[in-house]
Amino acid sequence: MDQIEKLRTRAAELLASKPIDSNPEALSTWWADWCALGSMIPPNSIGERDAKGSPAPLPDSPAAHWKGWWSATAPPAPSSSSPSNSPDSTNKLKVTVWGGGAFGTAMARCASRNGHNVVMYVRDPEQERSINEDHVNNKYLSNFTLPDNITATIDLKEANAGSSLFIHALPCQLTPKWLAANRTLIPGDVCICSTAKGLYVETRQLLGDAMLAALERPQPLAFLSGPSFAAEIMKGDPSAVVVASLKLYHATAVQKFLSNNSMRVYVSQDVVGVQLGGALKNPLAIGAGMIEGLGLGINTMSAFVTRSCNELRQLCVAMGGKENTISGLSGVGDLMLTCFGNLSRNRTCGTRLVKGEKLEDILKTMTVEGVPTARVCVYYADMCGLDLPIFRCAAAVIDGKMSPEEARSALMSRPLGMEKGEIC
Ligand SMILES: NC(=O)c1ccc[n+]([C@@H]2O[C@H](COP(=O)([O-])OP(=O)(O)OC[C@H]3O[C@@H](n4cnc5c(N)ncnc54)[C@H](O)[C@@H]3O)[C@@H](O)[C@H]2O)c1
Ligand SMILES: O=P(O)(O)OC[C@H](O)CO
Repeated sequence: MDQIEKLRTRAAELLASKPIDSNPEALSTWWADWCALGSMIPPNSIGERDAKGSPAPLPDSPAAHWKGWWSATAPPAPSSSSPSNSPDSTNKLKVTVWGGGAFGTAMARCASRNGHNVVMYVRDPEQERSINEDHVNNKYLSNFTLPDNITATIDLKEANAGSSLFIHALPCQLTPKWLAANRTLIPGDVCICSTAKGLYVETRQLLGDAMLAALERPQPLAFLSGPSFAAEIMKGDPSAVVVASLKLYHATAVQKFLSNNSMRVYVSQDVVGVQLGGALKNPLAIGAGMIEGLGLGINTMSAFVTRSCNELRQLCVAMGGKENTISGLSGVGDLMLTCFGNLSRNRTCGTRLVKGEKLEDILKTMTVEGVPTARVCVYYADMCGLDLPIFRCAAAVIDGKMSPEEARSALMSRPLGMEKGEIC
């Protein structure tokens, strides 16, 4: 066993033996061991990458890729008070949100409810002024007043200075280039919690892999996903999401930043499954919108959603995610929200396509992550040797290679079989 392998084994043993939060003394000893282990990791052992530091465009197994990823950062220091599962209302920190769109605003509101000092990085000076002076985001969700502890800046350096958490709320496809252009303004030891739900079409990577390649260094990453319409978060309607990080303490930190009486954040270590659940539901929601646009009933929609879950599960497992994740919030939960909820832009896109609008015109009006993601889904299905007829039909209609009626007919005339789809 080489040195790195020994360190990984020791890390796994330590993670398995982490004491419960209510035992601060044992926890303190555990943190000391963990930090000592971190200092033994040689700097050149971070990640399994090529000479340029980039991961392969499509890792054979994303889970294996992620398991090989080590962040150089030490775990967060234990709190001096006894740690607890409830949000720590006495510990007010700076949280930076990248993106002044609907979800950036909702995430800012969420963190602000816990009293944190939230700074939104936005592009537009008028939007910056509006948030700082009128306490309203003039471009998105402008019917909601923002509290005083949310401010905005167009200066990314200022936005990031002294921040304890970066919440990334920019559309998926622009993210890697944006990160590459701004990497010197982003401290490498602060966790980036990505809320984007898409697969990166240019390299056909999971967004997390594309983010690390763009940053050209290790960086703690977490992924937030689940059924969460921005407008309902703004209202304070009870919602629940899941945050995944390879090292659980990053997800747990995000959980404490964002959880409150109107938001329950669950944690997970399935970074592949949580990313895939959030991304893959989007092309399926476009399909659900087509069903709505065709005027079909609830029988059709329920059958579609159920069979879509089956495909979601197959693709997630084939790509290295966990089956259980797809039964959860970033899977069935988000699929139900976006297939049945008319606030979904992906669903709306499907309905508008059926009504005869051009895709390029629809994309000028709103962010629809499912469009580029559909192409990557089909690529993954091909690479994994999976049939996945719903994903393929959705992608074909989105790309104008099939009409919605043809998709309906193709799906209904397939060979009959057993209900449970086989995994590989
Ligand atoms: N809206 C929701 O309910 C929701 C919920 C969960 C997750 N998400 C995910 O969050 C991500 C963002 O979605 P959204 O709803 O906020 O989209 P949006 O279209 O409302 O906002 C996108 C924002 O990104 C900004 N932007 C674009 N290019 C930029 C650049 N180069 N530099 C700086 N800012 C730039 C835009 O100005 C805009 O403010 C998506 O991946 C989406 O799937 C959205
Ligand atoms: O509006 P959509 O279709 O991008 O969906 C928003 C979120 O992903 C819902 O969880």
